[in-house]
Amino acid sequence: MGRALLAAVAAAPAFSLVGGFGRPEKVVDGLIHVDAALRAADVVVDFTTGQASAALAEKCAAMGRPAMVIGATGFEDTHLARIAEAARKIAIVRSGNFSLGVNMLVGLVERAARSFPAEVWDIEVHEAHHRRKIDAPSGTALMLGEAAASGRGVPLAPVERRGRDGIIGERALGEIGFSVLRGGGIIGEHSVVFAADEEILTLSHSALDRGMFARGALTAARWVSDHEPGEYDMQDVLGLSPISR
Ligand SMILES: NC(=O)C1=CN([C@@H]2O[C@H](COP(=O)(O)OP(=O)(O)OC[C@H]3O[C@@H](n4cnc5c(N)ncnc54)[C@H](OP(=O)(O)O)[C@@H]3O)[C@@H](O)[C@H]2O)C=CC1
Ligand SMILES: O=C(O)C1=N[C@H](C(=O)O)C[C@H](O)C1
Repeated sequence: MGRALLAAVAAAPAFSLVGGFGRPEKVVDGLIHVDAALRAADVVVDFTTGQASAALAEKCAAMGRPAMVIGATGFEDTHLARIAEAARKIAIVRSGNFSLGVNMLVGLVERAARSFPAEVWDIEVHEAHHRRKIDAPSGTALMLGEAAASGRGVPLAPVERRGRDGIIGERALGEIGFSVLRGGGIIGEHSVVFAADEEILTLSHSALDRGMFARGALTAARWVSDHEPGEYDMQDVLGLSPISR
């Protein structure tokens, strides 16, 4: 994503790159120190890991700048709490997926889950990604699971089912299942399956180019640069209102 972002910034005259950085312990030609980059920037775009994003958000909050766009996935609850705290001081857009299509899909999934009774329709989320991805389920799959749970008017945690193996018994009524494939260079495939006894509805999205995520992150960067402190998502940036809101 770092390379995709560099290309997107180079192609967008409204932006100028003031610096890029990776791990502080790694010195690489062309990368500058994190503090210098943060002082010079209006917005920092972060595609690292949940742990690294939380630490960076705290650093920006302590400095009082810059605004943030967080695209990383694989968060623990403590990371999310630290980001929420940082968002009291700086504006942060965080999304597991910056594509327009996925953010549209979130609304469609919520709507279908709201309309289809849990007694009749089972919901399963499936995702497939490249072999280098380190977190599972993907941030997008979790967004879609949240949307399905929200449509059903329940929190996701008590109904989610992450993986199945062995003699596990019949499917529990109302559970939302997740399944994961890893292989090759798959950029990102997501499906939400609504399965009844007599019909199946599948809502799906395929990512064809990482540049699309980078351009979406720049849309978020422009939006967040003139917003008040707070935590926002791509639905806010795109003006898409999930039905439950
Ligand atoms: N929201 C969205 O639309 C999208 C989100 N993503 C998410 O973005 C993240 C990155 O994906 P991708 O670019 O494919 O992954 P990569 O592993 O290629 O890139 C992650 C980068 O973050 C660096 N990094 C890791 N830890 C730290 C740290 N503590 N401080 C500074 N830098 C650090 C890594 O450095 P090193 O190589 O030294 O480990 C690496 O350069 C993932 O969480 C992925 O799920 C990806 C695509 C779209
Ligand atoms: O790691 C990736 O590559 C991707 N990660 C994001 C996720 O976890 O949902 C978004 C996209 O699917 C690509």
